[in-house]
Amino acid sequence: MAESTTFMFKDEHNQEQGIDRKNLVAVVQNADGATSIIIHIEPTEGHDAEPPKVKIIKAQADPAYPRLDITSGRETHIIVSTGSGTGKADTFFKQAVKPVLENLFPASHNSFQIHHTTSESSILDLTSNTFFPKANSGSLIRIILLSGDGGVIDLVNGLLSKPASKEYAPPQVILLPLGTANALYHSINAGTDNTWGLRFLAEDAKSHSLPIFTAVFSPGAYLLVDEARREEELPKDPESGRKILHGAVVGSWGMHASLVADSDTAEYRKFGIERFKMAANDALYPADGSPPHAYKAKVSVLKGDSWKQLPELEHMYVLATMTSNLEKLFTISPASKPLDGSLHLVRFGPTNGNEAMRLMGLAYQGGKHVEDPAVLYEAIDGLRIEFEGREENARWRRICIDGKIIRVEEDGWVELKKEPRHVLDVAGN
Ligand SMILES: Nc1ncnc2c1ncn2[C@@H]1O[C@H](COP(=O)(O)OP(=O)(O)OP(=O)(O)O)[C@@H](O)[C@H]1O
Repeated sequence: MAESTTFMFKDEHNQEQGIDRKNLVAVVQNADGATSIIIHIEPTEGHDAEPPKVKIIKAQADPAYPRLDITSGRETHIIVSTGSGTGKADTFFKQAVKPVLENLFPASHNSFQIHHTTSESSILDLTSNTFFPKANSGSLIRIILLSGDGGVIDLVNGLLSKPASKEYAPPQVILLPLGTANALYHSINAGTDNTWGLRFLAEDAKSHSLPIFTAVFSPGAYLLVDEARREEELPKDPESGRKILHGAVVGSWGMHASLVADSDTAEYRKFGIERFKMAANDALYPADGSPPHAYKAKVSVLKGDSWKQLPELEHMYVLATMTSNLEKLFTISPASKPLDGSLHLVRFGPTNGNEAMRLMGLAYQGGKHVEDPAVLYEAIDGLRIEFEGREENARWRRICIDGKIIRVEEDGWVELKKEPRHVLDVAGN
């Protein structure tokens, strides 16, 4: 029989009550054995993007739910990424995460270490100085991360910045989607979690290895930071010395990379998820009435051990992804299953603004763009883009790796491949 969608319980006045199961965070038996606590969320009606409120109700004990073990076996860290999304991580931490943790871990929550980000490099620094040494000596750690995809990527890159020992124990991450797009969270939980990840705070949440990829860049590639006002060195592979960046979501060039880059300003960020559509509009309908840019480079895909060059030398959209969704409702790769380790290519050629908008619109209809004859969609093992001097203007040589933007030189290149190493676990269904 299918499980009822309503969770029924008796409140402290012996009244029968019900809440929608999808809003249930946890049921915790109190130490007295006679009462329990029901934790659930109350979604903000009509405002999907607004973090929900948390409600905690006293109820009669339900023997079906054992008392949660009070102490966590893992050393717990909480990262509040204050600059993610529209800046709501700290409010969500205080109003939702803190009360949930106090109830789930009454004895040990005081020992959880809380870190608020203060700069773009906060998570990377924390990972290098604290998480990596612990994980590398085999300590079990749990990281509750209130951020978008950027926070995960900083963790992955920090953890891979030095060679690992045999004792290395992948930290477990609990992802609370406080960024703009939250591609990873929405792809892992595609429609199955309504609690903004809060239900995974309970100790018995399952965890899974996070599939990742590695992008290697030509020597003249630099990371653009501070709204592209500054260039920064890319991390280097500790063994080969080559410039690299690891990702878990997307590697792209062309329209996708341009609109992520152009919309990453304080001005655009205020608009939340709308910022991508606004930037797309600007890119697809240039103010001087010209058609959108035709991006020029040699593109090759890896299948098994062999690289194959695509016949076209002009493109509009070239993107490799490890996730099904780039936003909650933007299904870029409908064949990708949560954390399945697949990498898919989505590509289409130069076209006008309306046609590009039509194709992108299909992605918002459950990923129907992949059925369109204009779109090349296939499982791959790697992607290589070589400019060979075809693009004079640096603007068209911007690569996006999970939201970070890298600009390569005129004859530069990028090559990304699935990465076999297991560095991080993520909590999920
Ligand atoms: N206090 C801060 N000052 C400056 N930069 C910050 C601060 N806190 C976080 N950041 C930076 O802000 C960016 C936030 O990225 P993140 O991916 O978490 O959010 P997002 O871009 O809104 O979401 P998504 O990637 O899911 O669309 C990261 O580059 C992070 O390093």
